[in-house]
Amino acid sequence: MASIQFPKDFVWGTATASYQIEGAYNEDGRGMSIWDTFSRTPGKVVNGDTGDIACDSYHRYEEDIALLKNLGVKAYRFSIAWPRIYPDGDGELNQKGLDYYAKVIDGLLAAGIEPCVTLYHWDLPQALQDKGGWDNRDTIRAFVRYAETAFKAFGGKVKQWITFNETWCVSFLSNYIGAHAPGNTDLQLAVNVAHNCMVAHGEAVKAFRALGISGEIGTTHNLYWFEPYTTKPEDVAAAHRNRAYNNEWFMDPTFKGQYPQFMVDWFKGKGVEVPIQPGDMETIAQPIDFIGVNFYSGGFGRYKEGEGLFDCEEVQVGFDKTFMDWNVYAEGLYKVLSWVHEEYGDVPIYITENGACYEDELTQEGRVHDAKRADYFKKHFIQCHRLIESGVPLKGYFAWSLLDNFEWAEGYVKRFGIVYTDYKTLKRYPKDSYRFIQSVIENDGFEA
Ligand SMILES: N#[N+]C[C@@H]1[C@@H](O)[C@H](O)[C@@H](O)[C@@H]2O[C@H]12
Repeated sequence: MASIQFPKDFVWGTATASYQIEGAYNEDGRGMSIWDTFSRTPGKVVNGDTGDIACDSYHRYEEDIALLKNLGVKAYRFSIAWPRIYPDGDGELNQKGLDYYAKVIDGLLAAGIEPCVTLYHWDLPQALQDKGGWDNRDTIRAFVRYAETAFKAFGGKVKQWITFNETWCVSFLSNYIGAHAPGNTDLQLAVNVAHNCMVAHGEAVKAFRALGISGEIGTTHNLYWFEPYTTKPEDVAAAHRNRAYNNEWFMDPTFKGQYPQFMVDWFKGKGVEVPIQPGDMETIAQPIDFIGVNFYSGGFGRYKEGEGLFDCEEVQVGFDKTFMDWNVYAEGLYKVLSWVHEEYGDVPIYITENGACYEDELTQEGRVHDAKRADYFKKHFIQCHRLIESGVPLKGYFAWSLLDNFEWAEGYVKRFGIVYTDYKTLKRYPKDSYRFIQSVIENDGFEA
């Protein structure tokens, strides 16, 4: 009996995303996305890498499904590329796009693996960006049309739907910080995008309900656990603003139908207002069946006037770091999901992403001894077990990622996979972390 024992019905999975693994960027009618444009823009992606080929999963999805089956997962989270379904984002349907995902879904089901589909994992059709992208409210209508097409095509086979992946990244990272596509640096624009994406989420949930599609629907937010370095009121307030930027700004509208007022006031002080239209907040707060949480890291901060967007500076307290220079703060997972449960009630939670980037080396024998990554997973699994034992409705965990893949602005330098991708040969090599997770799944736990 393992000392860390998970419920038999705990859903173990892994996660990927279309632009990061598929390649085949111009095959079978796929249209251009904002990431095709962004990755072709000099200086935006390390080494000028693009997702043109990536892991070539478009052609190798059967290999990937075999890896998933061998791993023993119950579910696989992947995203549908909107530009494969509607190459111009709206307009004419591309049947070959639907046909491809039908093959993936049928292959997963034949392997006894539940498909968990993310509708939007950042690859907005470029043609919609040319008309303002998520700053244009008509993109909401186009998204719902695309979502309805997916629901009708795969409803019944797909039992778990995620509307958006990490709306904070879609909005602030991509339109204020500017590190991701389309690379804008405008705070009002980012707030507009965040709001419109959440309205689009709510409208898609309404469409899902109206169609009477079986299964569950939710959304995924990337939550960050950031604590005050001291109990000084100014440090507590500064750390809370920095945490709420990722957390409450998205979770409060989703579950409470309102933005956190202290953050609305803070943004107002920066000359930024939320473009709420009548009915928007009710739409955003459509009841959902689960919340997906992507968790990677956390930290500590204190007040520093003029520092960043929230007068808050991070304090280094000695955490181990990953190759992304992110703190390894496994207890932050326990704290943030305990907060979700306390703040938003008994909504079922899935960790839809968790994982770590480390420098990996493929040996002559085709092995990757990624002990640090296996240890990262072990530390976070222990916190998952703590959460379940403490009554938090944690239902499943998806490791990021099945494969090393296109790591957005970091290109292919940064590896998060539990399977090593040789980008020259496109061969896949399960890492030691894959074998660790395989054992955890097989034994419903492990010796801590
Ligand atoms: N960076 N990083 C790794 C990982 C990224 O590859 C995913 O696409 C995102 O959902 C989320 O940011 C996390």
